Amino acid sequence: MMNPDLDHHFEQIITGLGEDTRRGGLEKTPYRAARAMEYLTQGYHQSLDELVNGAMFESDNDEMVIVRDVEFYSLCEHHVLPFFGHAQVGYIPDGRVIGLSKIARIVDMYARRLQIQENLAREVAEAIQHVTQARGVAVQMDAQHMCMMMRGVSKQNAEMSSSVMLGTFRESVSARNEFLQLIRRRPA
Ligand SMILES: Nc1nc2c(ncn2[C@@H]2O[C@H](COP(=O)(O)OP(=O)(O)OP(=O)(O)O)[C@@H](O)[C@H]2O)c(=O)[nH]1
Ligand SMILES: [Zn+2]
Repeated sequence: MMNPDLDHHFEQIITGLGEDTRRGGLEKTPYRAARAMEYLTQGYHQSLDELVNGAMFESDNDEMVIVRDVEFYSLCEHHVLPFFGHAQVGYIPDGRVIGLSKIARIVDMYARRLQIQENLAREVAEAIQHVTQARGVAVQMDAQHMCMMMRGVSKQNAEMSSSVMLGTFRESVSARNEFLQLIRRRPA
């Protein structure tokens, strides 16, 4: 996964910004920055099958399962600046359930790419739908966008909310409301 070409590109970016990559503190920076960006975009090299690793379990439970407050860090595809926040994920199983940690891994896999929040939420929802064949999947994400905070309009407290409802959550108002109510309940 390590691409040494990236080091050279970062050297050019840093030089282009007016810095000197030969000075002490910056000597290893192109290398470090390249590895950091590779880490933050590792989702491009992951696959759903490998990640789920067969962790699907048969279950008669057809009640809503909710995983709350899965934190994520992503990069906006417009500015390559971070946006980060929390995902709330719910699904209604249909004969099988997915290993709990796999939901968080799926969130990470799509977050660690260049994204916009709406597409991130949709890709996570569709991936969970695909692997679980659930009756419905709901994903709600709240995030702060550095490109709005550190630059541009410079709004520090504007948080973006986006949600995607599939299957039962789309069709049934009561399922959707139950989800929205459950994700609002925060631990004391
Ligand atoms: N819908 C959506 N917009 C995003 C997301 N991340 C960044 N943006 C927005 O993408 C837009 C890009 O707008 P442009 O006008 O092309 O770029 P810009 O001149 O840098 O825009 P400003 O941020 O307004 O300075 C901005 O409004 C960003 O706030 C995201 O996840 N979802
Ligand atoms: Zn942006």
